[in-house]
Amino acid sequence: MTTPQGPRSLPTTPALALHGLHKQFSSPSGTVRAVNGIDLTIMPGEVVAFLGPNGAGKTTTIDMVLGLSQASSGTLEVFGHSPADAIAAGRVAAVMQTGGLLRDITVAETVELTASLFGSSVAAAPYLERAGIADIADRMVGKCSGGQQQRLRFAMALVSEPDLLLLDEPTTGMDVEGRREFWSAIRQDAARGRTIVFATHYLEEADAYADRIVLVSQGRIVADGSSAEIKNLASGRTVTALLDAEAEPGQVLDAIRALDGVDTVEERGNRIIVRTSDSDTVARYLLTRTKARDLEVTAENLEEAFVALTSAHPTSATDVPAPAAVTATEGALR
Ligand SMILES: Nc1ncnc2c1ncn2[C@@H]1O[C@H](COP(=O)(O)OP(=O)(O)OP(=O)(O)O)[C@@H](O)[C@H]1O
Repeated sequence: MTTPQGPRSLPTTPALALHGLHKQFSSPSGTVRAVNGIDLTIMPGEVVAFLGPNGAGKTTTIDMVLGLSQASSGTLEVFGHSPADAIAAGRVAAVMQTGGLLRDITVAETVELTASLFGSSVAAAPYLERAGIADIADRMVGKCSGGQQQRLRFAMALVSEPDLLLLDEPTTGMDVEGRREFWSAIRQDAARGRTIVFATHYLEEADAYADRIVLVSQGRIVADGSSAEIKNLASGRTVTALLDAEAEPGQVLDAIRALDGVDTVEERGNRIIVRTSDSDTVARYLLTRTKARDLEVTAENLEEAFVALTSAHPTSATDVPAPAAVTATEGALR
């Protein structure tokens, strides 16, 4: 495509580029490999969930992206710059789980104070509107619910109009309604093209709000793809169909077993149940080569995929059993 200014090109500098990233901690009981060789490229405009069990290395990775801690080895670039430079340029902001709020000022004053830290005086209203909390502008922060405080942190993060927004388990402790409202505000904002990376324990949040899920376990990436791809990776799909009563089930079953990607074939009366990594091929075979009917294809849910992929991973990422989680989120709010 060309414009009066010349050819328009898609952005080629990644929002985040992590190569061979490692982070080790010394603890009284030995070395903890919190991040153990992460390679990851996230392009501008992507909404990515960093999903993993406790101690997977999500917070440690986010802390390095925010320049709060240094990698033990490997490289990390944010829009082609060091984290410190990207943050100084106001291109990165974060919504963390805790910290960063003063209880005795109002919601609007909090946003105005944040703006003053950036050397500007802005009206709070547009940011409160975008975070969905314009109606509580005059409320004392200490009187706000946990969900409202998280949306306030989101409004504060918006003040620098960052190109990359990082959220570390932003909805921990919120009720279902609070989580829904929080994500609705984030999602609307993402539609403007902002890059969003969030860490979460909630599988349904990753499933519902991310375009891409990076599944981490033991400091490594164990899967990376869309929610549908992750589900398929872990367990494939199940194809079931009713065979024609006059068909020769033995022959059909043997032919299906020979198809690429088929794991198991079960027979229950006239119904066959095929577990496969390539459901298209099985479905095509059944519908074009047999008189099978009532065909259904189902994917495992993300929770099953999560358990399968994270428990299948070897435990060699740590030299010792991981100590209780230590996070560095306090005070990280910008
Ligand atoms: N400062 C530290 N000193 C020692 N070990 C640490 C430190 N920070 C993190 N760890 C360990 O590194 C591993 C990864 O922790 P991290 O907080 O990054 O995981 P996480 O995926 O964010 O987990 P959670 O979901 O529980 O917050 C854990 O075993 C944790 O105990």
